[in-house]
Amino acid sequence: MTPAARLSAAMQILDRYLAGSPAEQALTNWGRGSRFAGSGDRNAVRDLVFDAIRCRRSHAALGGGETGRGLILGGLRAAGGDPAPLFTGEGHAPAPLRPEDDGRPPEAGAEALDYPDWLAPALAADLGADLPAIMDLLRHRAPVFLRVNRNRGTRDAAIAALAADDIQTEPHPLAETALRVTANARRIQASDAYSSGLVELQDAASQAVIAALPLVDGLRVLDYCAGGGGKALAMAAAARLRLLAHDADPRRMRDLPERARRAGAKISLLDTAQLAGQPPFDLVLADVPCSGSGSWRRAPEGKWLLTPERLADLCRLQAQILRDVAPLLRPGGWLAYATCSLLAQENEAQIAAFLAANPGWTRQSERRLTPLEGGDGFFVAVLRRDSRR
Ligand SMILES: C[S@@+](CC[C@H](N)C(=O)[O-])C[C@H]1O[C@@H](n2cnc3c(N)ncnc32)[C@H](O)[C@@H]1O
Repeated sequence: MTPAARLSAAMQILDRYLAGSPAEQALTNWGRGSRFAGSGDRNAVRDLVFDAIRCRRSHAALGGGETGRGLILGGLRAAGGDPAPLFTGEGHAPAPLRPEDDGRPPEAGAEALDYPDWLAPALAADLGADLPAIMDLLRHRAPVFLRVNRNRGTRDAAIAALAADDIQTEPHPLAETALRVTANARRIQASDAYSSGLVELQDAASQAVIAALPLVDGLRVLDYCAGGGGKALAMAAAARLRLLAHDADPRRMRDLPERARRAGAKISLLDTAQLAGQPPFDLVLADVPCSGSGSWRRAPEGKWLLTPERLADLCRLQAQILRDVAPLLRPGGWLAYATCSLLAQENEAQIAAFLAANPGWTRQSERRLTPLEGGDGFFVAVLRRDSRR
């Protein structure tokens, strides 16, 4: 495909996305109907689509409207390029520029930095002077991070194994297990280091969350919101645990047995009925559903799907999960609460409310990570149940 034909394809996919289709589905449908597109074309079109969603407001302003065409035009203008030589209408190129394609500079603030107006007061209160820098990072592609699986080898061994497949990495200060990929990230899943379980894809801040937990050999641990199991696998590599995983939607854990096998980890899956008869746990991790505001650069559709009502529902669910999880711990046990949110109402405020309502608990640690530290935005609090209760 020519560069101009890739732009046309991205516009078509973005129009479907703007009409309500999830971006992945629109990309898949386009891919099925475009057998002529090679892997380079598919990757390039995908990047154009997700860059446009990350910068939806500012690119729409620069491109003359919130349409596939407007978003792509705005992206070209934001990068300092002249769209005219690509917009020729020849072959599969987009139609030539028209007066209505004229854009305007985005307004400073939420439009220029691509976040919803209704969230501006909360983000300003919670992020203070860091707000513009954090929002700007969230409108760019995320770095690729790997977690070294210490059950399979050392960090140096992982760096060398990846280099043998021409994948360049460097250690990252957020976690001792974290490697930032500096070249050839697209080769990871085909590499020996990945297929042998020596490395796993995981954000560096997500790894820092696990490093904040008091994990020692022998603990009986429950990952209560295990999902695909990213954090369960990281816990399994941090100490020799008796590790169980649960999710309200067990289908979310479908890949976990295979991922655990690759990693050399033993993780037992529990459905909600099985949870009821369990003896108390030493540690429970509740990596709760949240706004995802810390990982908008990885999952940018979430930025525009979030509404005040949805955020209020999430906060209610988070408080409910804290209430549900607390009785699962033994006296003296640890409850770890984590989100990938930057919003205090999902983080510090949830912990404060739980502690106010539950005098038998104390806060052992609390940490908020923002993209300024290199990884996604995350929050983790570790609470301890009074040993006499
Ligand atoms: C943030 S995701 C977990 C991500 C996962 N821990 C990881 O690191 O890959 C939150 C998960 O919580 C699950 N969930 C939602 N409501 C729940 C509930 N009431 N009890 C347990 N899990 C719940 C969702 O199905 C979802 O998989």
